[in-house]
Amino acid sequence: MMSLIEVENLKVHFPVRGGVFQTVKDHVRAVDGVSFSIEQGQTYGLVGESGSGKTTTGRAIIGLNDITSGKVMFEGRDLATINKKEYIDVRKDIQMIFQDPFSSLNPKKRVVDIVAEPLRNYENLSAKEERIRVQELMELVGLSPEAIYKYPHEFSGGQRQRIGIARAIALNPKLIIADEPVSALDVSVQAQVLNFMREIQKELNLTYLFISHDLGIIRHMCDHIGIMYKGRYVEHGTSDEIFNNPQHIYTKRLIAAIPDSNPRNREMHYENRKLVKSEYDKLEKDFFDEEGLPFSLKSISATHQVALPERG
Ligand SMILES: Nc1ncnc2c1ncn2[C@@H]1O[C@H](COP(=O)(O)OP(=O)(O)OP(=O)(O)O)[C@@H](O)[C@H]1O
Repeated sequence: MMSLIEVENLKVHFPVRGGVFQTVKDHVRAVDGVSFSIEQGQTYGLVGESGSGKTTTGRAIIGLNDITSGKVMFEGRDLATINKKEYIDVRKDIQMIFQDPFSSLNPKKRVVDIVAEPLRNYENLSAKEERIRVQELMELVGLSPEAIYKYPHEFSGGQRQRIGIARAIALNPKLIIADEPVSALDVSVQAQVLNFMREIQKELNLTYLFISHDLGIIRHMCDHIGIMYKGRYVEHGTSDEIFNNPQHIYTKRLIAAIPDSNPRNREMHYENRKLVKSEYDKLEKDFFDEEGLPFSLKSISATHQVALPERG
């Protein structure tokens, strides 16, 4: 089966300028050789700590960051070589959900104008057709169709993220890049929004690129996972492979940091976390060998099984 999207050896380097003439002194290798593909209807997770290059990867795919080298293929078409019209069509199929529903929705606009924005860019609807479509979208995301004339501040955080989702799905996209979509929300609301995202994924056959620093959330959402560190992968695989048989100490450390919902496991989990941390600290974060390939824990020291926290 052809992948919906294929990312090949993607690099995004930002110039660092300095001196009186603001000449380029160096580069930040925000993304430094990342490859993955996602099949339609699947969710691919990018996980890593702050600054590992997850957001830059998502932004490069959608054209918000320039690509230094590498390829992004969408439905078999190279996004760098297609013509302008094709690119406009592709952009309709790729939408983004942002981290912060408080700042990503314009506070001065009513919901109807926020959700209708992509429709106005791409479709020539009459005012009535537009209102009906926005009302349908509101219903689809579980909000009252009557609320379309309200402003963002009249909604809770979870509701605002649903408005962001309504805007993202307005044009029936194929791929949604969700960049930390729940990290600004209360923990109690996070699960609701995540479950809702899974529901609409099935309903609309959406494909997700899901970005998060939280491996617990990634586990809940993703079929495949890439673990990023300093712009590169230390490990990637299916969700089962990553969680049941993690190879890299960095992955093990992220897994050990997931809170265990079962109080009976607390002590074991704590011991495990200590063990993984001491192993990790020994490495001084030198994760890559001379060829830039990640070390696996096996090659460094004795393996120990990471106890998997129970799902919350
Ligand atoms: N426009 C830019 N100019 C220069 N450096 C940048 C730019 N955008 C990102 N960076 C740098 O690139 C690196 C990767 O950042 P990125 O935001 O992609 O990481 P991240 O994993 O998404 O982290 P976070 O979760 O904090 O957003 C960081 O060192 C960041 O400072």
